[in-house]
Amino acid sequence: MSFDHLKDWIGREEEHLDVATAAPLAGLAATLDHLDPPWRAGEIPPLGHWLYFLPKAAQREIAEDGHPHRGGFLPPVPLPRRMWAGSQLEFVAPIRTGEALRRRSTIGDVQHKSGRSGEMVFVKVLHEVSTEAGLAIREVHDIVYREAPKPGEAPPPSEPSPDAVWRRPMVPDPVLLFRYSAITFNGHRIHYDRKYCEEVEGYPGLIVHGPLTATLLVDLFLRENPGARVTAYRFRARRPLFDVHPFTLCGSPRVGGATLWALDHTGQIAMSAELEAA
Ligand SMILES: CC(C)(COP(=O)(O)OP(=O)(O)OC[C@H]1O[C@@H](n2cnc3c(N)ncnc32)[C@H](O)[C@@H]1OP(=O)(O)O)[C@@H](O)C(=O)NCCC(=O)NCCSC(=O)C[C@](C)(O)C(=O)O
Repeated sequence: MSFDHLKDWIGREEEHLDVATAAPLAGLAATLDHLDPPWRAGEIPPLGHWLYFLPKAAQREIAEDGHPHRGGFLPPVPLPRRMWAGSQLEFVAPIRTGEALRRRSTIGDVQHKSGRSGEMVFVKVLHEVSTEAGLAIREVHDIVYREAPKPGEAPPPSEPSPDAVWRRPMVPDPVLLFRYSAITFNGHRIHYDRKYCEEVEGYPGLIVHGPLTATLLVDLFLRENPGARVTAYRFRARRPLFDVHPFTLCGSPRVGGATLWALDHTGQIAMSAELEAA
């Protein structure tokens, strides 16, 4: 299978406007189990910008996986299973609640790779979120498309995990996953349609959203450091987490920030992250 034509999408751009309203933040605080979230007053918390610029595709434009059909802004990758592979973010300036927002997105790269788990295509999307005062967030989002499942497929093992100073057990029940899908208006069926997950994508349960795990890891840091200003964050999703098992959020402080990771129920690293704070 050739993927060369997908390179034509590199450089494609789109722009969206929104307003950093307070209502979705109340939903995020509730989903993260906070009565009084440890965020800086009057500002969007780190990763809170994912609650804005929600996908607007009409129902008729939705594909089998619950995302819009590919071939518009995102390239028409002919591999069926889409996942959030990771992101690298710089929080350049705060966004205050109520501010007008603009997001310019560009396809930065499209790469075919053969990994331990089979054929994959990585699409790199660069986002720049600005307020009237200028650039607020620079983000690189890595999307991975995987081939169809093979019988007996299992994720490759991770490297050993370090000792954690902070630990928080999580039960990723379907209500948590539903509430995060709802506040991010994410129609991806892998997060709520168990039959689709098992029978079409070959996974053993509903998949925990990569952005939810990334947000829970930042939340672990903020619970320990209320009001801290996060200046940069990068994470990599290494193994999927499923709703059929608990997982553990872990972290250790270091000079200038923290190292954070999520362990699945077998003790393997499912997500690893580095956070910088001022
Ligand atoms: C990503 C998978 C398939 C790689 O699978 P693998 O382990 O087989 O890969 P590998 O053999 O370790 O590496 C192969 C190549 O890929 C690269 N690579 C490897 N991993 C990454 C990464 N994360 N980010 C960027 N690059 C990566 C790696 O560097 C290497 O490149 P090289 O050949 O040039 O050396 C595997 O690690 C995996 O399954 N991770 C878990 C993904 C996951 O659970 N995501 C969250 C849930 S999906 C989601 O939230 C969806 C949402 C919100 O609805 C939505 O659609 O946006």
